[in-house]
Amino acid sequence: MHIVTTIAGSDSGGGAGIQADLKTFQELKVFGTSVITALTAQNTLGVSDVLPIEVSFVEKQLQALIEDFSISAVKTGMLFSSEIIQSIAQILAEINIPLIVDPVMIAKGGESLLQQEAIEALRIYLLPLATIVTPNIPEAETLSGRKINSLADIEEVAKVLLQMGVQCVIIKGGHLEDKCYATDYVFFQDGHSFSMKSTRIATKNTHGTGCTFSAALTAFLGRGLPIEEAIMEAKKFIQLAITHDLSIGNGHGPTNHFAYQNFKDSCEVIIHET
Ligand SMILES: Nc1ncnc2c1ncn2[C@@H]1O[C@H](COP(=O)(O)OP(=O)(O)OP(=O)(O)O)[C@@H](O)[C@H]1O
Ligand SMILES: Cc1ncc(COP(=O)(O)O)c(N)n1
Repeated sequence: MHIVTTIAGSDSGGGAGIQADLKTFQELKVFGTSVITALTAQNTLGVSDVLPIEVSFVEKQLQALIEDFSISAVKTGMLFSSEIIQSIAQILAEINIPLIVDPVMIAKGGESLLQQEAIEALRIYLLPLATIVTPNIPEAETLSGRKINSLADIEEVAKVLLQMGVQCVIIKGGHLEDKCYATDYVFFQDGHSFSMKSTRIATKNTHGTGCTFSAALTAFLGRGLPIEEAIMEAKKFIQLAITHDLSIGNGHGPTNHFAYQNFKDSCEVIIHET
C-alpha cells in the first residue's frame, strides 16, 4: 500500500482542501494521511472564516507521520502563513520524497487563503524543494512577478519558476479565456515541455479543481508512475471529475471524485510536444 500525505487546509464544504485530497487519494487506491494547516468555515457560496492552526501543532502532525510511515509522495495546498511554510519546508528538506506544491492563494469566491507576506516564503523556502509546482494563471503571475497575456508569457513565467529550483512547472489554464479547451502547460528543467488540452466544460461547479488535480498527481507519483504519465493521468482525473459534476450546494459546487473510476476509458486529452 502506497502512503501519501497532504499538507493543506480543511474545507468544511468537502469540495476542496484536505477533503478533496483524501477523497482523491481513496479513489486512486493510495492510503491518504493529512497535516491540517487551517480550518475554514466554507461552503459552495464562499469562505466565511479561517482559523489557522498553531505552527508547533502543524509541525507535530507532520513529525508524527514521518516517524511512523514510509511516505511515497507529499502535496501542499493552503499553507496560510510564512511561519507554517518555513516550518514545514525545514522538515521536508530533511526527507527525500517527491513534493507537489499547489500554491493556493485565493478561494474561488475571492477570500484570501495565504497571507500576502507568505508569497515570498513560498518562493524562498518551498519552491526549491518542489518536484512539481502547479500554479493557476493568477498564482503563476504572482509567484513570478510577471503578467500572462500570451503563450510566450507562459513560457517566460515557467522559466522564472524553474530558476527558483522547481523540477517541473505545470501552469494550469482553467482561468484562460479559451471557450473550447482547458489547456495546461508543462515545463521541465531539461527544456522539455508539452501542453495538455481537454474540452472545456461549461459549468460553475469547479470548486476544488486545483486541489483535486494536484492530489491526483500526488497519488499517481506516489504509486510510482513516471512523472509525465502521472501528469497526464491526473489531467484525465480532473477532466472526468468536472465533466460528471454533482449538483451539490447553491454556489460553485464540487467536482465528482467518483468519476475517474467509472469513466476512465472515455476521456480524451490531447498532448502537444512543444
Ligand atoms: N471548465 C473546465 N473544463 C475543463 N477543465 C477545466 C475547467 N476549469 C479548470 N479545468 C482544469 O482543472 C484543472 C485546475 O485548473 P484551474 O486553473 O481551475 O486551477 P485552480 O484555479 O487552482 O483551481 P481551484 O482554485 O478551483 O482549486 C486544470 O487541469 C484545468 O485545465
Ligand atoms: C481549504 C481550501 N483549500 C483550497 C481552496 C481552493 O479552492 P477553490 O479555488 O476552488 O476555492 C479552498 N477553497 N479551500
